[in-house]
Amino acid sequence: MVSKHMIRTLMIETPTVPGNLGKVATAIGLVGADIGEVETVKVGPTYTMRNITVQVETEEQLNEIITAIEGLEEGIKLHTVSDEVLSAHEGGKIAMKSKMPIKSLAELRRVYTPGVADVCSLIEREPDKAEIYTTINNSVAIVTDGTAILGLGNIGPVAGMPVMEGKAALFDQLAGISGVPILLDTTDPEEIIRTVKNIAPGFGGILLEDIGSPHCFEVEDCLKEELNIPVMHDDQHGTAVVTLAAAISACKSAGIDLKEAKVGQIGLGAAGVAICRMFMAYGVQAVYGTDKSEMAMNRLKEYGGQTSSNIEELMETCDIVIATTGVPGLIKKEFVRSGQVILALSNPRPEIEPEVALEAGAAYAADGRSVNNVLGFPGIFRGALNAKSKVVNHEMLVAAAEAIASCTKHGDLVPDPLQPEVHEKVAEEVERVARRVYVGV
Ligand SMILES: NC(=O)c1ccc[n+]([C@@H]2O[C@H](COP(=O)([O-])OP(=O)(O)OC[C@H]3O[C@@H](n4cnc5c(N)ncnc54)[C@H](O)[C@@H]3O)[C@@H](O)[C@H]2O)c1
Ligand SMILES: O=C(O)C[C@H](O)C(=O)O
Ligand SMILES: [Mg+2]
Repeated sequence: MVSKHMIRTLMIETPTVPGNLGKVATAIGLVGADIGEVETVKVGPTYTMRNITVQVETEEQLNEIITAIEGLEEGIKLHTVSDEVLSAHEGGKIAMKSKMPIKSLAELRRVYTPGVADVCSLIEREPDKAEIYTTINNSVAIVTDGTAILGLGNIGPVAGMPVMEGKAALFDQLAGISGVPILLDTTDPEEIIRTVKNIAPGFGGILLEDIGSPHCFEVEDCLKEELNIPVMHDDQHGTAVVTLAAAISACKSAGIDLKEAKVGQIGLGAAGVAICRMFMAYGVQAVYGTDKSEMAMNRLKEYGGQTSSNIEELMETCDIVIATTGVPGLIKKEFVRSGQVILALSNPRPEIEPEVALEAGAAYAADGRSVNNVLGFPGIFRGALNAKSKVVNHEMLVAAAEAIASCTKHGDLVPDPLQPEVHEKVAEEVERVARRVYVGV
């Protein structure tokens, strides 16, 4: 089975005769598509109108469904086919809103000029007061140069904006943080660093997102060094946190010691190198990486990692295999060994579908939709901001991974990302560790 990432909604009328909905469902199923939600829109005297959401792999498969439904006689009619994903993006997904009503001149003078001048002067005299009287401390810049948008590659920052808006929406809903997308019209590391440093006064933290390797390493290292607010490249450390959490949970369910397991990483870009570093620092003895780029392999060696010469060798020898190459279908079914844990994390399509890996004998398998850094970044920043931490460090990341694992049900690899308690737990643990290390509480 392959992942079906095209989602369309079909409005279908069926005469109110038992079995008609079943005929529609069978027609969709026979084409190999999945049915999502079924919503009854209208019940007429002799007919029912429903919106049926289908998940398909290609345009051709969608056309096959349309032909199959149009071929059903007995008064079954397909009225419209709509793209709800596209509709959900109309006008964008986020907005900057005022928290204050400004309905009278008195309110205007309080919120804006002349009243605001006193607040400005206060902050000028006592800069720490900005924490109380501005939104700076609860705002995080989501910065991209568009060079590694999901697994779509270097498609530019504007094409990457829907991802950045998505991250901002998640920051708001899962952690109460104002995420502000910042699109950079440069891919030059020095210019990125300079620009981020220049905008940093307006933010309590910086989330670097979908900045490609190798320049992402230099950009992050330098910003961490030079800024005194938390900086984290999500594709590196957010991903490493969630991957470690999934591995902890898989090993717990399988009754094996993660530190004794052999871990293999395919793809040593931003995500892959950070995952290797995280597992090594966590105490896993045998971490192997492979990449088609010699430079990427050398980078892992510089960090103290070991390399495998190719994917086949790595699959042959490792108990836990993680892939972040951006290449769908890269892991062949025949490479999978019985009892392996396979985390094929590339979005929007994985290196191997979890169902295929499980059929081939894997004990646990997941893709990048479930093992996703959405489980990490909101709570990590909430915790760091609450603790007034100046950094996001390894101890805080491990605390986040362990928090996610502690919220995972036995037999699952990760929890439901929409469960508020998961993000609360991550934030709590990150804050606790940040305070212990930096504030001495
Ligand atoms: N699930 C998640 O939360 C999550 C988070 C971050 C990234 N990702 C996914 O991981 C993928 C990579 O992201 P990234 O930011 O690390 O990108 P990147 O460009 O920094 O790294 C990709 C690496 O894969 C290597 N590679 C490509 N094809 C290969 C092949 N055939 N064999 C071996 N190596 C190969 C490249 O040389 C490169 O080093 C993307 O698809 C992204 O969606 C998922
Ligand atoms: O945004 C995601 O879905 C995860 C991740 O940041 C990615 O780049 O794939
Ligand atoms: Mg990303």
